[in-house]
Amino acid sequence: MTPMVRLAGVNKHFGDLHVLREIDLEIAPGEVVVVLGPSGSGKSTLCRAINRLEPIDGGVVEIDGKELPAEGRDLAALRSDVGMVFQQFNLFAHKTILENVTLAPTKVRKVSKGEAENRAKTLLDRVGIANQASKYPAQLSGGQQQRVAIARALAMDPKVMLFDEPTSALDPEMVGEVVEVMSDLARDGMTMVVVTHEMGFARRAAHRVVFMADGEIVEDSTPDAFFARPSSDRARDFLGKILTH
Ligand SMILES: Nc1ncnc2c1ncn2[C@@H]1O[C@H](COP(=O)(O)OP(=O)(O)OP(=O)(O)O)[C@@H](O)[C@H]1O
Repeated sequence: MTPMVRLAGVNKHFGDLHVLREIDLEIAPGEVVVVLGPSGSGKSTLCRAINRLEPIDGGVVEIDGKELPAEGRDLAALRSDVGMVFQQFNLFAHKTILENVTLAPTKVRKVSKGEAENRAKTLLDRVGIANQASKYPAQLSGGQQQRVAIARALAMDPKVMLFDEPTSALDPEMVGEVVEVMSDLARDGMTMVVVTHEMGFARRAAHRVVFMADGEIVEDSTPDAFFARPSSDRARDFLGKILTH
């Protein structure tokens, strides 16, 4: 089967810092991969390398069997197969929730306004905020805004969704509602790469845990195996710190 995501020999430096070291990673369609690792280990950079938001120094990135070029029109087209949700929601402040979700499909995909609105309403319903469609981002809670950000990414009908610490900027009581939307997506068969500190999500929703340290994938296993028997000292240290935190 063609992997939905394939990274082969991916390297990235920031100056002298070798942030991604010969990363090889294949993710099957429908697989949910949680990326864990200490601060600075390269998790965000890995995520951003997958849609080439971060230029890489060498290696190959393929989405559904197609190589993402470094730049150009093909990159824009292929990148829209990859939805991304960040720690900060970055919604357009002066546009309504509905407009936030319809903007990219109408501008980039040239979908008609009516069709984009119908789809946006379905997506807003799916993330539980259909009744907020005419409001502006500032009128919503952080958790609601993050759910809009997820709906906005889904509006482009991506093949893969990347989540980079999507709950880190939220008040604790809002984390659950965002995790629930992500868990629903996982159950629906979306291919997902998720950088998160939510160990509950990792245990319940992930098919795989990838543990990074110093720009390398040190462990790649099931959540059960990883949490019960991490095989490296670095993973044991990491788990010791976060689980006693
Ligand atoms: N634009 C940049 N310029 C220079 N160095 C950078 C840049 N972005 C990241 N780095 C460095 O690269 C390393 C990896 O960063 P990255 O954000 O990928 O790690 P991370 O595992 O996601 O960390 P965290 O858990 O703290 O978010 C860090 O040492 C970071 O300081």
